[in-house]
Parts: sequence; C-alpha cells; structure tokens
Amino acid sequence: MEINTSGSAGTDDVFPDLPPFPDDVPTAPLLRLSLSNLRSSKDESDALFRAAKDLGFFYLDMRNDTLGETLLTESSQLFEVEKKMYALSEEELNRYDYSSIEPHRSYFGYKAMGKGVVDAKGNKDRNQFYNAPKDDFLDQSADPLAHPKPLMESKELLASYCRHAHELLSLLLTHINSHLRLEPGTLSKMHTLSLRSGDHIRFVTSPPQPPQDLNTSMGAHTDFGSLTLLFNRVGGLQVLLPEQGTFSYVRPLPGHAIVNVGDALVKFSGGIVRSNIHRVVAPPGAQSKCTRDSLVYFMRPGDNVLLVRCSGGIVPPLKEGEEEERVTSWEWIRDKAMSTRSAAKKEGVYGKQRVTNKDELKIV
Ligand SMILES: O=C(O)CCC(=O)C(=O)O
Ligand SMILES: [Fe+2]
Repeated sequence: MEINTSGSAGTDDVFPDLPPFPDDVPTAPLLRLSLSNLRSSKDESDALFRAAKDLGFFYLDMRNDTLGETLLTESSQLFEVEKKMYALSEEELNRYDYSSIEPHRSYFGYKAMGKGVVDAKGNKDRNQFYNAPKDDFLDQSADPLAHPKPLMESKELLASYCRHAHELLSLLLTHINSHLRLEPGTLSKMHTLSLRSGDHIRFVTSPPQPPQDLNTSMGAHTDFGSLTLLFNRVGGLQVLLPEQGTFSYVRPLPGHAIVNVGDALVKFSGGIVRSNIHRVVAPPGAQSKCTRDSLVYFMRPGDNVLLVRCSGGIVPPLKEGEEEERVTSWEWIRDKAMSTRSAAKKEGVYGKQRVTNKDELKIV
C-alpha cells in the first residue's frame, strides 16, 4: 500500500479560516496514517510501528471513523473553550499556577508566558499553557485542584475528550504491543483509564511575535508520557530530523491529528521506539500574524508504574551487569516537568533534565 508523506500539500490541505502554511519552507516527512484503515489493515499497522521507530511522529487521519470524527468535533469545541479561558485576566489565571504552591506543588494548572526557559542560556518561553488533569475531570482525584470557570463550565466536554483521546491512544498502544510481541494487554494494563496518572489536556497559546524579535516559543524537548495526541492549525511545531540533525516544520493538516511517542514508551520497549525531540517556533510566512493555539492530550502510565523495560517479545533484555534506574512514572514527571520552570530553578528544586530517545537512553 502507498503511504503518503507530507512533503507537499494536497488540495484539501488548507484551513479555510487561516492564512495558508507557506509552500516554500521545508516540512518533515511524517507518514500519513488513517485511523479507519488502521482498524482493518495490517499494512497500516506495520506503517504505524515503522513511524513509531523511525521518527516517533506521524499524522493520523481522523475522518471516516466514528471515534476519529468525535475527537475532531470535540477538539474544535475545546479550541473555543481555550479562547474563553485565555480571555480571562492574567491575575485570574495566575490563581491556578500551582508550580510553587505547597502542598499541591504541581505542573497541573496555569503557566504564564515566560515562566519556562527554552534553552541553556535561560531565554524565556513565548507561550502560556494550562494543564488540565484527566483525574480531576473524571472525578477520580484524591484531592482535585480548582480550575478556571470556562473549564469548569465545560467539565463534561473535557471529561469526554479525556475518555476519547485515551481510547484512541489505547488502540495505538495495542498495535505497538503486538508489534513488540508482548503478552496481550501488557502496555494497556499500565495505562488503564481509572489509574491515577499524569494524563492531562494541555491548552497552549502563543500571541504573534514581534518580527524584529522572534524567539523559540517552546524549547526543544521530548514528551514524557507514552503517546501524545496533538491538534494544531497554525504552523510552528518543528521536529528534529534524526538523520540530518536539523529542525523541520510539521505542516498542520485539517482532519488529522499529530501523534508522537514519548519517553515512557521508549523505556518500556527498551529503546525500540523513538521519543523525538521537537520544539515550537514562531509561525512561518503569512501565519506569523496569527495567535497560535494548540490542544494536546498526554497519555502517561499510572503514577506508580515503574519505567523499566518490559520482558518478552522483541524487547532487548538487559545485558549482563547492565542496570536500569527504578524510577516511577510520578517521579519522572516531577523531575522533568519542573526542570524547565525558571522559578523552580531559582528555588534550587531544578529537576533532572530528562531526555530520552533511542540514542540518549544510555545517558539518562
Ligand atoms: O503546540 C504544539 O504544536 C506542540 C506542543 C508540545 O510539544 C507540547 O506541549 O509538549
Ligand atoms: Fe511536546
């Protein structure tokens, strides 16, 4: 079967309400997979595993599939909720910054513009984001946090989105599980919806940047979790091409989500899949004048799950004398999420800067 890549845009590849993504910037060759084909085609499933190993990023066409269409509709509705939330004053939003409030100290909640750093020089980020925890919205947190009114007014929508995003990503996990030839259910068991976990919906927004002062909006990073489901419409996301060592834009495509592999799955697979480095820069071309919103769902293992390789299948066993750090999902998130916060750095709680992909696994 022929699998397209994003090298060039097709006729229905533009968002009608936005200036077009330029045709003269290089774009990354993500495979275009289809959710509906994935349900029945072995070739599509093989392509999924290939994408998870080679680049760790791929497009997933959500159209012509009930779950996919539901996620497209709900994500559009959440983009509206996102607008309402960011219309709140900075003072109001800052009430939900839990990054230094004990006993709730957490990466959930609001992060103001410039609260994170994008590079080793300490340059500040150019985005605001809000991390809305799955467990609060599914009413399964021991100690739920307060969240802004626009989110609480759409609590059912957020809950429904968490369930659907989790269902979709679980389906992808099942395919990866079978390609790794693990016991059926091995990966799913560590990601049961009812387990307390770091899963959350992230609402990211970046205002247009002054043309004379462009900077990285979100610094180069890998995602912590197992799989990430991303909807964006304005360009700016870039992936590091593993062979060239250069960053390349990911063209947003209507009707498609972008899916990427995170660090936890690298650990579980003993380095077989790839958690690729990516970043967000100012939107290219005519899109540079747009506010850039994105909607991310991070699927993560349960908080108490140990991030060690699975045994069985094609997962390479540890070599004699080789040891793996025994860190739980919760400990890993705590260190990693706080490592890019400038305030945390100042207070001396700068976490370990954890980056994992195939090549770096050994130095983590
Ligand atoms: O906004 C985007 O397109 C990507 C955001 C991202 O990589 C993240 O929040 O981890
Ligand atoms: Fe990311």
